[in-house]
Amino acid sequence: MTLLGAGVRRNGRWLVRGVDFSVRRGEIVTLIGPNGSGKSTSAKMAIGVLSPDEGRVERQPGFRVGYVPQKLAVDWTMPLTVKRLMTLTMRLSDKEIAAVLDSVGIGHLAGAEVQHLSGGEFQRALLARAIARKPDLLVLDEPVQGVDFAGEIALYDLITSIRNSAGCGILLISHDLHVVMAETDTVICLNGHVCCRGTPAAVSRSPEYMRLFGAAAGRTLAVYSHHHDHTHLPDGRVRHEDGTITDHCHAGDGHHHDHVHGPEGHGHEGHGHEGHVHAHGHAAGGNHGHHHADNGAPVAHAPAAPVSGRIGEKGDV
Ligand SMILES: Nc1ncnc2c1ncn2[C@@H]1O[C@H](COP(=O)(O)OP(=O)(O)OP(=O)(O)O)[C@@H](O)[C@H]1O
Repeated sequence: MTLLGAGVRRNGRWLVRGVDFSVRRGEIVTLIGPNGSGKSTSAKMAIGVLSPDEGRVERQPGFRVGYVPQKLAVDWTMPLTVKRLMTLTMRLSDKEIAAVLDSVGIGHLAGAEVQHLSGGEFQRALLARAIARKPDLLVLDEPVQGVDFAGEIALYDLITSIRNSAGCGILLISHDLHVVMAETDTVICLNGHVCCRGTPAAVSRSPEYMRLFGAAAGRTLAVYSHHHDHTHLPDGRVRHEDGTITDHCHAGDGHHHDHVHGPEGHGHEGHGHEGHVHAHGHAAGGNHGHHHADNGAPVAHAPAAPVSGRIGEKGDV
């Protein structure tokens, strides 16, 4: 699955623009970015529920998607068992249901009512529903919501084992700007456009992190941090690191790693989190620079000028 310069426009405003990335078989890609930065919108283009208004999405014929949405439109006043949840939108035999629930560690909860599940059990039930479709691409919109820290680690472990056993591509949306799975191959930071991308930091090597959360957390989670040197205010103006506010980005913004490209510097209409930057490939590749995040992770920065080219390679799902 590959997004090429994909953008969605609503009510005269680009929600996201110039989004380029691909997810290959067995690859874990994590989208991060502030609220409203277009993570869900980009994921919806990837799975085909939203069509791009510009650019395109390429998928192989017969491509199947499993999707765990951020919110589920279910009437929670109605009693609903886990087993019934599994068959709301797909036909599965009892044996298939038992097998897929077992595979996510909740085989014993088939008869339980969904509204009584813990946060972690509920996420597992949703995961089971998504993987029952035998997807080529599994898209998980905030898989650890409502889950405590130990539960997060267990869920990330489960996601990794699904990737390893099913071999599907996995697109994760992390609404926590700073934490991504260590197994993530590529982190894509959105801010209305691709801000930057790269491998997650090796937090497992950070003694502070280990001390804080324990060695198990260090093996599973990584802090991917980078620094935005200016912020786009809701009224379209720009607040810089030194606290000054200007109508536009400074000339030269966008040529170092810790930066969010804005619309003003690139001649796009509108205000806020609009912008249009293409970035290609993994950390070290492509036409753009190769920098390091605060914690030493390689980060490829989106180039200031749009570049074109094909991302998709053999092995895409
Ligand atoms: N159908 C729509 N019509 C108009 N605006 C929309 C529509 N869907 C989303 N938006 C807007 O598009 C922007 C991006 O939304 P999106 O849900 O993709 O962000 P997100 O990065 O997933 O955010 P969050 O972390 O808050 O979930 C937001 O400003 C949102 O209000």
